Amino acid sequence: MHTPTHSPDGWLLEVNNLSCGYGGDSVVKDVSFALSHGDIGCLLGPSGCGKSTILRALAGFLPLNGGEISLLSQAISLPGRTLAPEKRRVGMVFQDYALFPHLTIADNVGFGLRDMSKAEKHQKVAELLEVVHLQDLANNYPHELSGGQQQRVALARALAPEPTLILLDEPFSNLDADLRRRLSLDVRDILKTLGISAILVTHDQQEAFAMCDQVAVLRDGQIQQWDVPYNLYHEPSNRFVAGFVGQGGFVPGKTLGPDTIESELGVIHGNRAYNWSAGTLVDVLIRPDDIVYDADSELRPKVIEKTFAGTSTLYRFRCSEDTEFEALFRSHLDFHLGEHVPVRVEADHLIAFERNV
Ligand SMILES: Nc1ncnc2c1ncn2[C@@H]1O[C@H](COP(=O)(O)OP(=O)(O)OP(=O)(O)O)[C@@H](O)[C@H]1O
Repeated sequence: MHTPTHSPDGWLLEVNNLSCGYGGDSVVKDVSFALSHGDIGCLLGPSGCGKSTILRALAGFLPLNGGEISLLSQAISLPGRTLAPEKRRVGMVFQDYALFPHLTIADNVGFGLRDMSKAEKHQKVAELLEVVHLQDLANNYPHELSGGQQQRVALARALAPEPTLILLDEPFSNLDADLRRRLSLDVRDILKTLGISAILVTHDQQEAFAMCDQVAVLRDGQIQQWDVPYNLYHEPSNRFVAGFVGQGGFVPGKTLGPDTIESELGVIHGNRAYNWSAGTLVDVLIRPDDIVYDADSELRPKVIEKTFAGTSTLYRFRCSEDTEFEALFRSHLDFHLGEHVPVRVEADHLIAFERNV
């Protein structure tokens, strides 16, 4: 499952049929994915799905029960053989920054630099502090920095030994939403500028989408889909991915033809053909951006919830007990609870799953 196709330059990281866990049990089962040089990958999924466990196996902290991890075509983990963490050229950035409180920022960044003259080390640290925009704080101590600044120090420290791969374990989760968004873009820029590949662990889908080239959606220790963010959103491979990624929900429908579904929202035409016979009962994925306001529409569902969010408002509409859906409108379209609003479906990407399957 998810066996990667081969990259022309060879993969930077290959994970094949990885199984690992604790006390002999595998909480991660048969996981396969591959990352190209310079790409940022993400492990995304709900709490307890095994994201950190995979990261620990990549770092060399956890032996494998099955499968193989290769970095630059060299096997670094196999059952019974785990290359030590310090020998695999993999850097880590943790959620809690893990900086040394008694060392200056410059000394924190230079901590892992061995076999270098004092002058070389000074030069390397200065370069890295510039990359993370902290050159003016070289002589400060961690407690004098904000959370976002501390996390950039942690990144510079992980980058210092020039690792092949950086592992980022929920690196922004201690920061407020705005800083999180800015820092995730900053970190992406830094990694892209340096051409360093990374794997990010997060349960925040927006962060995954903003920062990563490829994303694995995990559930119960298994990859549900490994894909680019656009496809995860518009072409989810199963009901779990469809529900986990992005907003929206399902409305019941019945197929009229391969690309046409009838529902209480009317007849929906899509851009893809399913090979179900006419009359198959399905659930259709409706995203808030699939619904548009149309004064001429005969479909007039009732507003049952309204969440104002500044430039836009998220409405929850009800046609019947079985058919509820959400719509995102620019906030100048202002409707009140209980109002019947004319809308229609405008979904380019028709995603449906057979009912009870
Ligand atoms: N040291 C451990 N010993 C035994 N079981 C563990 C250990 N660490 C994690 N687990 C179990 O392994 C499963 C996967 O945990 P993991 O930490 O990988 O999940 P996660 O997706 O990173 O979750 P979160 O987002 O909450 O950090 C969970 O059921 C967890 O209870």
